[in-house]
Amino acid sequence: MSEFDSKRIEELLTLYFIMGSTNCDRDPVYVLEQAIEGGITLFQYREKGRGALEGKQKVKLAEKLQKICKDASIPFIVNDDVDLALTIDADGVHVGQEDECARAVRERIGNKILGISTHTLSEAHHAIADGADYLGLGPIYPTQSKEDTEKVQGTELIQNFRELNITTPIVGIGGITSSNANKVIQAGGNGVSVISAIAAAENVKQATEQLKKQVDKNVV
Ligand SMILES: Nc1nc(C(F)(F)F)ncc1COP(=O)(O)OP(=O)(O)O
Ligand SMILES: [Mg+2]
Repeated sequence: MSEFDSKRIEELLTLYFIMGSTNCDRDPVYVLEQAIEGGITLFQYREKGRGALEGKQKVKLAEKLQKICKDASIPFIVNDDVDLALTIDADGVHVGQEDECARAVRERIGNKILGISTHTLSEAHHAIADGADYLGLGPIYPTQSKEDTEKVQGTELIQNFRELNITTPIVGIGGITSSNANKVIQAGGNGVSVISAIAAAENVKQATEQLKKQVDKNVV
């Protein structure tokens, strides 16, 4: 498990922003700064998809975004790329079912934060056994931000996990906006994770504030 206890992880998951250079048509540095001003609680650097940065450019942007997060005391999570996370001493990593085996990742990262995407109860049990600090459940709603998504699950998935006594911190992901975010919390999610609802917003800070209002209204 990570250096953070479950309560702290639940708080960090409240409004979890995920972004890479391919998610925004503006400078990612500006978008992240505005999102932090708007009240995000956790950030994941996810450099994927057509035109994604690689090599030195990817490391450079990661370090720039990591510094912005550090200055704002927002933990910086790296998606998929465990080597990058270790090279820049990120606060954690997020891996899915198709990525490096979670048990091996936990070995490699020590007490950094480990997030794992899960879509079924058995995946959740394995993830917990492998040392997950939180579970990413989704896609809750249809999403444009990820091509190879699993079937849309709806908030019932979160509800089922809670009814089956999965108490691990859970964040919902996939197509979440300020109009449906509260349903994710009401179903038992500790927070919501978004890409385009913030990264593609006309006014990033305002969009973030609206999302945060929806989630704070429900966080028990
Ligand atoms: N990146 C993610 N972050 C979350 C989080 F919990 F953080 F909200 N949940 C789910 C995913 C999806 O992870 P994965 O299935 O590996 O796909 P990709 O690597 O393309 O993102
Ligand atoms: Mg992945």
